[in-house]
Amino acid sequence: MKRFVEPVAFLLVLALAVSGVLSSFTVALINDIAIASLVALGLVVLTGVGGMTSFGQAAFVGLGAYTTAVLTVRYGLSPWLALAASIVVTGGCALLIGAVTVRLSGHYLPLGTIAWGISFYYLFGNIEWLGRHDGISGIPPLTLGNHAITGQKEYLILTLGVLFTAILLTRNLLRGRVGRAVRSLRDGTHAAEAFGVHPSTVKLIVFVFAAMLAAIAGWLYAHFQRSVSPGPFGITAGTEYLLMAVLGGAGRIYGAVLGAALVILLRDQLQSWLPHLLGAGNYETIIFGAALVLLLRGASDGLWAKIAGREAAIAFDSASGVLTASRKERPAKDTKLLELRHLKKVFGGLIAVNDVTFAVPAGRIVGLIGPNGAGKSTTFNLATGVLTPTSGEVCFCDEALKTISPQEMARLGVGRSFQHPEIMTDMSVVENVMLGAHLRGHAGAVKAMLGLDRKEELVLHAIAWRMLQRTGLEKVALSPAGTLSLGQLRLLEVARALALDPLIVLLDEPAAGLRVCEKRELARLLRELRQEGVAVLMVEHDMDFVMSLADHLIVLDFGNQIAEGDANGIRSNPRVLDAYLGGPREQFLAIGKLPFGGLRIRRGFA
Ligand SMILES: Nc1ncnc2c1ncn2[C@@H]1O[C@H](COP(=O)(O)OP(=O)(O)OP(=O)(O)O)[C@@H](O)[C@H]1O
Repeated sequence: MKRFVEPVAFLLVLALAVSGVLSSFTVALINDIAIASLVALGLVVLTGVGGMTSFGQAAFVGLGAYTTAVLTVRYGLSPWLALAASIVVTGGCALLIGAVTVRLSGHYLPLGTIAWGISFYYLFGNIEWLGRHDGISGIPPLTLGNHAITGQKEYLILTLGVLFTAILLTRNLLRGRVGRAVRSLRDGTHAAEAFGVHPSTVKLIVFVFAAMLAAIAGWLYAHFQRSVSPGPFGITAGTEYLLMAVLGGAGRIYGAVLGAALVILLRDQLQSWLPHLLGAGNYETIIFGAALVLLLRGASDGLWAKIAGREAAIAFDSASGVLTASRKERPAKDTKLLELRHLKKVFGGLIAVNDVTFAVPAGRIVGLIGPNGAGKSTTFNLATGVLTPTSGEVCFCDEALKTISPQEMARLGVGRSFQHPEIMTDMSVVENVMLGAHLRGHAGAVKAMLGLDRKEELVLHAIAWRMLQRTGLEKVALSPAGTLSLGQLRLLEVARALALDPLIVLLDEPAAGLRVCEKRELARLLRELRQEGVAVLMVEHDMDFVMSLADHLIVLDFGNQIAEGDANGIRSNPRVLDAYLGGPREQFLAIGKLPFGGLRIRRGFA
């Protein structure tokens, strides 16, 4: 039923517009809104979803408009062929500009977009060939056969049709594999990278996508107005487009349409009233600028969230789909999977990890323990490619890795969890786990936009569902991940790591925050994984938990590997006792307070 709402709404607006009920002024206004909605839609994806604030989107509208103006006026090309050229030229420029821009972070990113927004404005205004500040006029109307689309109402059918199609494509893109990767970047890049996402690549994809939507808007604008000049493509227009996206609801598709409608209607009203109050001048620009700053500070969710509420979890046709995903071949038990050889990491003057050497074999659980600050997390980060070793090697299946990055480790089959859960709070629990299966899918942005990824998405969904069942989280599968307790978040991280189909999982304090029954379930799951041939490397501060599970323990202290062996050996190792307790074992035996009962710690367990 829900799927018919949009086409029906689209047809209603269309029928209303062409019926003669609306004045030609109103029809022209709706045309403007539809064209601006296209640009705002791109910004919804770029800014709202991808977290890249852009003030320069009007420049891409200009590129699209000028490309079609030059090709149709100067070279007599068909406007329809010029549409393809506008998209390609703008997309190409976006690719070049984006390659630099998307790597900027913090306030440098919006500053960068302002810089190229201004540059393009002056470029349009200074090139003789583009008509300088007078621009290009005499742009031909769009034609269908011999019929020229010159009527406002006819044009509206086209703009609404284009907008409707763009909405469908954008929705498809966002709900697919690439869209999920983009959405996952809102809460930081660590988790996404650990599951094979290349943040700058997916950011570049949405940057180019948003620019292409702007180019189509520019093309529609040029053939609607029949002339172009630099004015509508400057930084003022860029700020207005951004305001539309933020006001309507950055991140929400219909927020773009709502925002565009509100800003254009408001501008229309302000332009009629303000000159009476303040005299001639573009005072609405000041009001829009102030509104944008206030919105960015106080109500960045926008109005659509207030009207439509929280975004529903993406629904799938079946709760579990068909689990047909292929799995990696499991190496024989005790095959050395991950091996650290003489790893050293120096931070400034501090040696955080010094000559650490151990291996994690298939079908074994290895515990990495040590007091606070011993170097466990640093070792984890070295093993997963987050940090680069100062010296030493990380090997996988006996081969020293030349380049190690989180994405490469994920590709090899290393799944991980984080000491502080790195969860996408706005995404549903099941979508968080689907991110773990990112590398098990292949569909790119174009396939997703055209809806050709549904089969694959069902498989990824089925994988995620299975992992939620394994971790006992299927009841909260559709809840936003931000509503889970700490214990559930830890289990969610385990489920996400398993969705990768890992040969080895690295778990950083998986039992912290879990209740006794949850710990028991987790222990059962880890034993099951060991049985299946998966290797587990676990940092854990719950000594009972880790000692009861680990086949082998490595103990670090001040970055040095001070002991290794089985639980019994470690429990009675004097160097370990000394590291934890700061004194000879006998001293503590005498008062009955041994470290692994959880009492008296020198620097705390972790
Ligand atoms: N990025 C960094 N820059 C500088 N020093 C760091 C950095 N990361 C870790 N350290 C230092 O390296 C040492 C080892 O830290 P690490 O976090 O690896 O220990 P840990 O055993 O995981 O401790 P905890 O159990 O408290 O998490 C500490 O002294 C820490 O302050």
